[in-house]
Amino acid sequence: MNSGFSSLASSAVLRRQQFLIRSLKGYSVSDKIRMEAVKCLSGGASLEANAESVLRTITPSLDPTRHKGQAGKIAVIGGCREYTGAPYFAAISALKIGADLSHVFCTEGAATVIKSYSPELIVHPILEESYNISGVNDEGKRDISKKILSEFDKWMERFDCLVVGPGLGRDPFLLECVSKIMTRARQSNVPIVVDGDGLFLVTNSIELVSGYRLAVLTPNVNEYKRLVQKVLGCDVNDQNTHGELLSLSKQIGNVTILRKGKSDLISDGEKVQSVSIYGSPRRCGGQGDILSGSVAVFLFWARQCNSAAERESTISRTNPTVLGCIAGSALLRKAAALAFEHKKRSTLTTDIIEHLGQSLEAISPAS
Ligand SMILES: NC(=O)C1=CN([C@@H]2O[C@H](COP(=O)(O)OP(=O)(O)OC[C@H]3O[C@@H](n4cnc5c(N)ncnc54)[C@H](O)[C@@H]3O)[C@@H](O)[C@H]2O)[C@@H](O)CC1
Ligand SMILES: Nc1ncnc2c1ncn2[C@@H]1O[C@H](COP(=O)(O)OP(=O)(O)OP(=O)(O)O)[C@@H](O)[C@H]1O
Ligand SMILES: [Mg+2]
Repeated sequence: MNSGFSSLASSAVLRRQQFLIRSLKGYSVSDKIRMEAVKCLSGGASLEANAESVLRTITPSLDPTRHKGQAGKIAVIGGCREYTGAPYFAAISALKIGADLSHVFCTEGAATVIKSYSPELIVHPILEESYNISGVNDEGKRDISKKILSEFDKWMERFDCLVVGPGLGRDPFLLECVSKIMTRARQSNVPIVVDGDGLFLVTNSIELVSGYRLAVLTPNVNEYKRLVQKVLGCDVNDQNTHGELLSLSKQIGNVTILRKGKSDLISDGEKVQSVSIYGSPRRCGGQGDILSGSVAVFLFWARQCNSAAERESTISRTNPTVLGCIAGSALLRKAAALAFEHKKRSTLTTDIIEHLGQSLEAISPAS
């Protein structure tokens, strides 16, 4: 891990601030505007994150003394009758970045399909959808629900992060079981990245994540709109992007939110950081799934990094969930840019996944 980077990063920010003040001196700009500009650069409003520095700092070195599992064990909860791609994208991205083990908890029908995409994934066919248990009475459903929870419990303590939602679907019985899984994970302090249909669930049951500092929400444009409407009781206000994101996070008890878009905006209710690294003009489905799997790994690494060496650096004083989001967003965008360079209009999510390793290697070489 690189401890020198944070001080380099902060001195670069300082130099930019001084440059800005010097440039402003030449013009008749009021002190108030000048102060606002400096405040903006120093994180008062929003600050473009020094994403490469974050990536370099939190990515662990490949130490030969470490054993299998120490680089991360991730579980994706998702995969149903309609969707098998999304949980696969999230789970395989976690492995491609450097996690040691990646699990998927899904329905039985989805499990065979996901296994056939990759022998690397450990797939648990434990979830049930209503259509499959339509003849079962309420007591029978309660038994099924208990069985699902106890199957999950056998594994949960081993996970460093859960990703809840990619390709989960919106079946009410299934979502009720997943609520219980989330509650259990929260009781055990397992970090949770909530994406896709997990956000549909959480938006309607905000107490599942409210006040949980180890939760990250990664809404796309639709998911963000629904979240704002439900939590803040108003429509999205594009004139007050940063203030709105801050309020939203604060209202949910400082849960970290990564609002996906042209620039990704990240807030834990304290400040807003952005990642605007050039990505790809292709908007093929599945890029958000890569992001959620990536954030899970980086969040775990950032937490380890925080509990280890350089406590004094700016980066290690930043909320690890925020660091995980910055790193995940930056890496996805870099990989998307590389994939687009090669594939142009035919760029697909699988092409982007193939470039995750190369993109990370360019920033944090393996040796
Ligand atoms: N290859 C795959 O398997 C992929 C699966 N994906 C999964 O697809 C699911 C949906 O994600 P999207 O990004 O499309 O979600 P969005 O919420 O952006 O849109 C999904 C669709 O649901 C509709 N919708 C909105 N509110 C609804 C409500 N309250 N009830 C029912 N339908 C509603 C919208 O009109 C839209 O057509 C997620 O689980 C996601 O992970 C995507 O990740 C893309 C790739
Ligand atoms: N307009 C845009 N310009 C550039 N990059 C974008 C744009 N919109 C999204 N992205 C990038 O694509 C990533 C995925 O965002 P997107 O909004 O496609 O998520 P999603 O809808 O959840 O994806 P998925 O199809 O996996 O569910 C974001 O992290 C962001 O970096
Ligand atoms: Mg999505």
